[in-house]
Amino acid sequence: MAGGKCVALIAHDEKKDAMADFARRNQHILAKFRIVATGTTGGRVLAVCPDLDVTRLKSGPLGGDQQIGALIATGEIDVLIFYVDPLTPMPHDVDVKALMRLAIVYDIPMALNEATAERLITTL
Ligand SMILES: O=C(CO)COP(=O)(O)O
Repeated sequence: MAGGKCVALIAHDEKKDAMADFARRNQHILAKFRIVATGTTGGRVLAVCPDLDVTRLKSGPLGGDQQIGALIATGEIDVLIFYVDPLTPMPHDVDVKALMRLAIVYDIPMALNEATAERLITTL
């Protein structure tokens, strides 16, 4: 992937409205970075912020979380903002866990809820 810092954005279905709102409110900050996102999340972000540099990967259940994990392992992600839904069982729960694990292994700043995301984005 090309140079510049990269922010990964992911949101589970119940959190996608909140993620779209977060991106809209913070687009002046996000505009300074390349963004990678899982497929559906990226589509939602682009719908409200069409000028952002968003690369859409696979949808989460189809491998998107694993793709972002791989990008973390190769040093291409600087920040992970992941709006997790803790109340809905998901078929790709193991992928979600693996992604979080790699973010910890590589010590990537990682926000897993809105309160942390709002604070983390102000540090970028
Ligand atoms: O399921 C996801 C993360 O685990 C998100 O994937 P989508 O953005 O494609 O819905």
